[in-house]
Amino acid sequence: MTNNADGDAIVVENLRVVRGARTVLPGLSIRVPHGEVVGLLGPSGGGKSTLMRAVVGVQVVAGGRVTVLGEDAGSPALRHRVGYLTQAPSVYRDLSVRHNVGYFARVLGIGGDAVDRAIAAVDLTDHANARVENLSGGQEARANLACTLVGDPEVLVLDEPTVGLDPVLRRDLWELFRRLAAAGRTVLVSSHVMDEAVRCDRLILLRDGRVLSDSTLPELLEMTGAVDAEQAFLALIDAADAADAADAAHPAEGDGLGGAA
Ligand SMILES: Nc1ncnc2c1ncn2[C@@H]1O[C@H](COP(=O)(O)OP(=O)(O)OP(=O)(O)O)[C@@H](O)[C@H]1O
Repeated sequence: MTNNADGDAIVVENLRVVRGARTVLPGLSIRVPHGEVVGLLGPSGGGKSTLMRAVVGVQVVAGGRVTVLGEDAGSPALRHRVGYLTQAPSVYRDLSVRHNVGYFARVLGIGGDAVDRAIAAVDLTDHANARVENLSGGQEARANLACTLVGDPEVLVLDEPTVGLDPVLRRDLWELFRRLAAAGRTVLVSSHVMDEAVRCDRLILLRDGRVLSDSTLPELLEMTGAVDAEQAFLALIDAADAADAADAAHPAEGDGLGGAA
């Protein structure tokens, strides 16, 4: 079900975030359509995690506005409707997978077979009673994801959910994200792995806190003449570098890409 007039599940307008002495996001605007898998890609330090933190309402922001499902990010009304997977695992390693997922279910007031369904969704049923400390790294990552899924949130914000996973597990998780979107969930997912771009409905390429492009993969390839997402992204970075260099050489001639404080 669409929750705001234009069908965007997440709307970020002119978001400005300062962390320490650094302006991480100088004034970023994006929209994430309802029911799509949107990939957030870009080099390390570009601001992907910071943007995701703002979307789930745990980031102090210096300006702009972020709304999710028509509500201000982080508002209590969104608590059960937005799931957030952080990069660092947030499971208790001395508890079993089932106890961990059950704990999150209880916090959300969820009963029934939700715990078993979340564990099955990440293919950990055979390890449901194993303590997390006895799992492999990939299994631990999936246990963490099961905790995020257990409330069946309408919006999922997943910070590098496939990092460190083998190709088969990565494929399986992307199929899960696609199924979630097909069921009307919205998935904002970050990745360093450019070949995962083909799995996304839209791609947002972020670098130095700025959106280099926001398009479908076919649009991106057509725009850049590249054969794949990685080549396209590198072409966009080169173009942005050239624009920055031109701005620096001629500071009085317009603000180009370099105008943010
Ligand atoms: N706690 C913090 N205090 C100050 N600066 C921070 C903090 N966390 C991150 N930053 C800075 O914010 C910028 C963006 O970091 P962020 O983690 O959002 O990038 P990212 O694109 O998610 O990177 P990665 O792909 O490596 O996770 C970086 O320059 C980083 O140094």
